[in-house]
Amino acid sequence: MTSPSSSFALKDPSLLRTQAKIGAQWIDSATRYAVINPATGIELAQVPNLDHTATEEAIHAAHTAQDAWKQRTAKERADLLKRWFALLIEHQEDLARIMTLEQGKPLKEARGEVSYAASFIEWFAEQAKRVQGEILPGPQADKRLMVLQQPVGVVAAITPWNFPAAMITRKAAPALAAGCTLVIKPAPQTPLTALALMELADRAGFPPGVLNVITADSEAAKQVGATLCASPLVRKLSFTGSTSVGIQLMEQCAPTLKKLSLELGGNAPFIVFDDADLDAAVEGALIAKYRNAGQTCVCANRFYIQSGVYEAFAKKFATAVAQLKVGDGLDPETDLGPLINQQAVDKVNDHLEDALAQGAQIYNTPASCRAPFMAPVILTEAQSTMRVAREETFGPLAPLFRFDDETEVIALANATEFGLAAYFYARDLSRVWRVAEALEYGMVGINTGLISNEIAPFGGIKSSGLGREGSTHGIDEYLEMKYLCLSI
Ligand SMILES: NC(=O)C1=CN([C@@H]2O[C@H](COP(=O)(O)OP(=O)(O)OC[C@H]3O[C@@H](n4cnc5c(N)ncnc54)[C@H](OP(=O)(O)O)[C@@H]3O)[C@@H](O)[C@H]2O)C=CC1
Ligand SMILES: O=C(O)CCCC(=O)O
Repeated sequence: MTSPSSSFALKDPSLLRTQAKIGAQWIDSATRYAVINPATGIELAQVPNLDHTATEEAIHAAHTAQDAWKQRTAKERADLLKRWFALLIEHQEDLARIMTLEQGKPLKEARGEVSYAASFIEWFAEQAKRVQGEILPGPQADKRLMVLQQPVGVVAAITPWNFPAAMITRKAAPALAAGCTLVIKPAPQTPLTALALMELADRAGFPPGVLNVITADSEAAKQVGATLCASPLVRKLSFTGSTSVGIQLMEQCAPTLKKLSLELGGNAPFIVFDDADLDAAVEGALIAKYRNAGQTCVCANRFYIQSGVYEAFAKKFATAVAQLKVGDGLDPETDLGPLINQQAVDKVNDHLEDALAQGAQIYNTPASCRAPFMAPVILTEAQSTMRVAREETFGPLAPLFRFDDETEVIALANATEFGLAAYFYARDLSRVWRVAEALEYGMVGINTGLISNEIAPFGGIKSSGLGREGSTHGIDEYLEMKYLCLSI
């Protein structure tokens, strides 16, 4: 019989950790749950199914480690982050394989995610040394006013399955740089990437307790989340996931009044104006729609195409989409892996059926696929009453809405509770400025379908969340200001 690690075919099999991490210990539990490869339905490994007690232990480990960690100089913290960054890059291929096996995304995308994840570690290693206080002019001659920036304390990070590495490092790297310790709860579907990152953090030399990981299945995850939110020792929660769970966690954090970063759902419009470069728009649409098989909070959800180019865009888009290959992410030819599970497939199918019942038409010829694989479907004549217009589909369904003028499309694009990402293609410079300013979104891609990087502030407004990740602002989410008033 083959061992779990041999079926992963890793260059360094010791990256496959199947225990959780609390303090210095890799820990087990009496109950474990299975991690499943969504492409095959085959069990990959089992990890501990931890509960309230283990979560409390992890919080205590992080709390115990907090003081010594914040006393380290910024340079010492930065040096450890740089070592962690180098180890991610060194083990990029193995990390990508683990990710593809448990998450499903194509290996080429998984490699890209590892380098994206690593970029946050490198960026915040640099930013650690640039946290600065202030000296203010005093109101009286004998007063000296200063502002210190101090770490907020123990951080809880609850991360989703769609970016198993990058959503951890986008939270952990700024927290560590600021001098915070963490308890991380990865998504139940993708713990192995998280644990491999912890193995590399150990190798980098992070002290025990600075990074802790609690694994739990979907049932236990609620208890783990509730414990993290209720603990007075946890001073900050950073969550990426759906708006409904974000609201629930915010409510659970209210009694202990925690600092919050919430990166929640989106409903991104992708607008193509008559004056757009259509080939570029199609290229951008492929990236904005099909990254991670459409399972990204910044994925284009609604395509608004101006009447003059509607047919031409649909035709070019369908031609490009026909080239996309759906399959197992380990196959180098694959462009779209499976969706994460049957519920995800059901949600996309519900949106499709609702749209068809309301008059939309399937424009392309989707290949037939066995769930959880899904072929891309392009819909024409989509209408704003359809669920695809109002809800995040999170899958490879692309509804094309028709519009006539700029004012109309801005109103349509903004007619949502969400405000994460928006995209538009246009050439007229005045229009570019008008539309960019009018879109009620935290991020706007102009003549591009890819906006994510470590340098830019990632985050949304309205029901898409609170706070920003990455960029020079990302570290502020893990710092508290302390004002000092000195009388001399
Ligand atoms: N913004 C984003 O990046 C994401 C958005 N979504 C959106 O959410 C929809 C549903 O996907 P789903 O995976 O269910 O997303 P959820 O928001 O439900 O879950 C995100 C993560 O939070 C965990 N979680 C859920 N409830 C709690 C809780 N009470 N305490 C602690 N952790 C909790 C989940 O674990 P568990 O699986 O055990 O519930 C998962 O790991 C998608 O179709 C998409 O629209 C989903 C993922 C990421
Ligand atoms: O919330 C998500 O879907 C993950 C972030 C995607 C990105 O960073 O581009």
